[in-house]
Amino acid sequence: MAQAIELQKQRLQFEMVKNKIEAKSIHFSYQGVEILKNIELDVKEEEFLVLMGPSGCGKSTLLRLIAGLEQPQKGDIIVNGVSSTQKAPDCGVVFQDYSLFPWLSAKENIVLALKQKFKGKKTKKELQHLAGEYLELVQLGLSIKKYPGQMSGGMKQRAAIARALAFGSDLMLMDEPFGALDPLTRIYLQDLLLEINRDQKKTIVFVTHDADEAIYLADRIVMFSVGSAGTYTTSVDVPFKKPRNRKKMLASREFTRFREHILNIMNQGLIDNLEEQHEVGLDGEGI
Ligand SMILES: Nc1ncnc2c1ncn2[C@@H]1O[C@H](COP(=O)(O)OP(=O)(O)OP(=O)(O)O)[C@@H](O)[C@H]1O
Repeated sequence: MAQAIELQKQRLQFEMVKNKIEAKSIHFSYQGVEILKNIELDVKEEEFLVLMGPSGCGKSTLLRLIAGLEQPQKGDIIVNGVSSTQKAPDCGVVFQDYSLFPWLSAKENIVLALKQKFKGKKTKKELQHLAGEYLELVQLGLSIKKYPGQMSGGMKQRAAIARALAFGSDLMLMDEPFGALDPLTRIYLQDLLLEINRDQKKTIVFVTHDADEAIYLADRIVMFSVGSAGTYTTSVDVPFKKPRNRKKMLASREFTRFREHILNIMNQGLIDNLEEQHEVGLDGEGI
């Protein structure tokens, strides 16, 4: 009961907070192929929002639209009160392709982000020192001189995370950032990200296929499903108070039940989609 009241309080606090992102009636197609249809999404300031859904349903596309890297054909995306069609928002991004500059070492990649952030206010030596600290934070302190071509997928991913953190924006967009990591590094970085979300008050939009990861990190999970009328979303608040104790949470019956609930929503989306495809197939074959 006390836990439920506490959660309700947390949710009410969130509802009073301003929206950091407002995606309104978003339609987006690649070369005439519709990817997102009439998507609505609000993200509160300081919220940790996780996006889940089947491969190809448009999660990365939505992140690219929020980052201002693509423009919706219809609708608008407002970040910090400004339309992303007018100005690309200030945000740190970690995409699946690592997005590091291959001709710069790990350290030089981070220094570049720091230069953008401090705009001449720090000396070269200070920037290099700070870059080293960010790389240590993601456990790359021994690889600062390596070029992306000399790093493993997991190392590149960590360098990309360090760069996004160094950039210093209060909004982070992260597309499966921990997918290529070994389990221990993944756990370490999940906890680091939660700490950053809490202490530095960053808003985080994070894509993952891993339900345990989603539940451990998120304040709210938005699931994408693909139906005949286009992509639709289901939003679910995560009913575990933060800070969370990983071990206790994973071992609890409430966690198992909630995980099932999330997977049921995802599976229902897939089943509906398959049934619709089947009906279309039957009609087409004239049976
Ligand atoms: N540059 C592009 N040109 C044409 N089609 C694209 C392009 N990028 C993505 N797509 C298509 O858009 C759809 C959505 O892709 P997107 O990467 O957003 O999906 P996703 O949900 O992030 O998938 P995953 O979970 O596999 O990363 C897919 O059908 C993909 O093939």
